[in-house]
Amino acid sequence: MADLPLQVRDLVRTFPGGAGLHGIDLDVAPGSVHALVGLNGAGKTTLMKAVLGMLRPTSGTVRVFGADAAAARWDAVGHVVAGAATYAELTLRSNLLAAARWHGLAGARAGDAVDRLLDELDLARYARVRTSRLSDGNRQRLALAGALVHDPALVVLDEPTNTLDPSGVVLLRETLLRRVAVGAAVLVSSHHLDEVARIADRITVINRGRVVGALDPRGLDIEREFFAIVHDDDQRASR
Ligand SMILES: Nc1ncnc2c1ncn2[C@@H]1O[C@H](COP(=O)(O)OP(=O)(O)OP(=O)(O)O)[C@@H](O)[C@H]1O
Repeated sequence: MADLPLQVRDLVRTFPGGAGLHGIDLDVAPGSVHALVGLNGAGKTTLMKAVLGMLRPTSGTVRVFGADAAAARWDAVGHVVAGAATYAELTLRSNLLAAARWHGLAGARAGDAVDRLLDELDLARYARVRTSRLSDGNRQRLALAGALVHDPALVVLDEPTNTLDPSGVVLLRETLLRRVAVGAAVLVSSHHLDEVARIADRITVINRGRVVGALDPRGLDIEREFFAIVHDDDQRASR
């Protein structure tokens, strides 16, 4: 059987004071969206950083296409976690070209990929604008474009819609679903349960650094279900 794009087993990462991750198991299959939801401080960003090799696990394993962080095919991964790495003085297009080259695209392939992403995320009109002058939402669109420009097989996005306007939310949804339809795997976190339910195949609830339940994306009242799961877990913890 082919290696999963992402497999996390018994992942522990503790911070002084006891916060962090306390034994997370998680899979992301090809051609699917796996969403993480949880309250502020639940551990979503920490999990994504550990998945991407930005944080060393205290124990447990992360496998990206079957390999650990040292050997993983990072050129097949695109991410926006903990802010975008952009050059403030470069234009939006130059930044996107830099992201394409950094991900291994060269020459005309890089230029074509950049133009496609400018179109997909409706950024062409800002292509010549210096990045320091972009609005927060357009800077986020640039970050997302940079994460997707090389058509990664695994996409990891931490709260990607936070600064997006409604049209950005729709464009991101469409571009992710197009990629998923041709086999990409997506791990995404969000506080917007309705939005998550529109794109996710699986929704995992994280609380206090643990997986505490799952939501059915087709469920009728996933908000109520979410709060019930979190409340039950908090009750258990306080006993
Ligand atoms: N470098 C650090 N040192 C100490 N504690 C940390 C550190 N990074 C995160 N934490 C703690 O780990 C817990 C999980 O934080 P994390 O940022 O992963 O949560 P989150 O689910 O992404 O929250 P949010 O929805 O607010 O973005 C929190 O209690 C946080 O304070």
